[in-house]
Amino acid sequence: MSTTSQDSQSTSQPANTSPNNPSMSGVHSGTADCIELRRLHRYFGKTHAVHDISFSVRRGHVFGYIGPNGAGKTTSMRILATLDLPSFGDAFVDGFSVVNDPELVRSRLGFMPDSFGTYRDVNCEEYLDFFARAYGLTGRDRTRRLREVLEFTGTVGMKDKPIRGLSKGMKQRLCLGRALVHDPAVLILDEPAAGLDPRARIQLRQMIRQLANRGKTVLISSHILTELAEMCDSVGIIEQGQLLATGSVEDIQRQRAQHRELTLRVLERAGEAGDLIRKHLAEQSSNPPTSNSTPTSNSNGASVETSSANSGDQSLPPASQVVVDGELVRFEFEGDVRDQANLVAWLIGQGFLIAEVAAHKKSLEDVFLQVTEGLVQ
Ligand SMILES: Nc1ncnc2c1ncn2[C@@H]1O[C@H](COP(=O)(O)OP(=O)(O)OP(=O)(O)O)[C@@H](O)[C@H]1O
Repeated sequence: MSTTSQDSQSTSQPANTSPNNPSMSGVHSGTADCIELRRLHRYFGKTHAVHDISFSVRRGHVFGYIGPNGAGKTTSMRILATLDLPSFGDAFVDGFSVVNDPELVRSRLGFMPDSFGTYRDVNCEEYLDFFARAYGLTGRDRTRRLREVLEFTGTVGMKDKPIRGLSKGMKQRLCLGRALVHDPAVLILDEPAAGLDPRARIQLRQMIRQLANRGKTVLISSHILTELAEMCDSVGIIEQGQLLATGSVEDIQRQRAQHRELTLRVLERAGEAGDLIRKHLAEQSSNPPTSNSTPTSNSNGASVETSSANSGDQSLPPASQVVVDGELVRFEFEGDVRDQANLVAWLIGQGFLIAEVAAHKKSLEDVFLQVTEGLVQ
């Protein structure tokens, strides 16, 4: 059975027997973190597929693992699933080391690989039953568990169907069922939404959130970033084997974002506020602005004014493209959240009544594109 086999075929460096990582030194059952990667490395010849990756996932959280093709996601997930060994470092599932306690890890982990094995001549129930038996479920417990899994994954109606007759979406459901059959604490899902239609993707997302609400810890990779953003508590962005950023999307945004888009609602004299922002930042600039104030129209057809200004000033960040639209003053500037607060405080100090401040939130796609460079090894 694939979930319990060690794959040593491509281990080109000595596998880590982890003498410095005794099995019980990691996170433990009952503690907050349920998955931990600790300084994980994996070489394939000269390819450093996983390069010193460390992160942890709290119990009951969904962690999105994102990165371009060949970034090292599947490799690290396979190590967590005990299908491969790290060259150095260790990983822990529910407190147990993948290096020293693979059997205990397997009993606590369900893995959904990115491709489905070939089991053409068995039907869905037989398939699940096989894995339930392999995990040691017997008698009524096994029957009850099979029913629960078939119901949860919406596969009751296809339990007698041969696997060869299943559509892609049905196979994905069955594969999730297989990962769940022994009621593991941790789920590792490698691109589970690949090839699914929109309805099936929504259903899968709901199932994953339900599982997390029931206390399962989920590590999921996907290239569909909008979906990950909706279901994940935190994400890790990986490229060329290295973890470039980790945390909630907002955290990563906060750490990385230097380019901000702000909208202020100024109750009176919004035009003046816009002019002041523009002029002040232009005056402060060490590079004189091009002072090209140009009237344009916004998407509603309202008359707006835009101009560009750059600032080398340290106390206020450079702003560009100031747009005044009724009470709203919109502009972009380079700076962090503190710069944003300073700018607003300065305007209030100038006597403007600022009723609202809205900062445009970057999407996970924006963050991903900002953090990664599209490098492939
Ligand atoms: N068995 C192997 N033998 C040799 N190289 C491998 C092996 N498995 C993975 N690699 C290499 O390791 C690197 C990481 O691959 P991995 O499959 O982990 O990437 P990924 O992030 O899952 O990519 P994708 O999004 O395309 O699935 C790649 O350069 C890949 O070619």
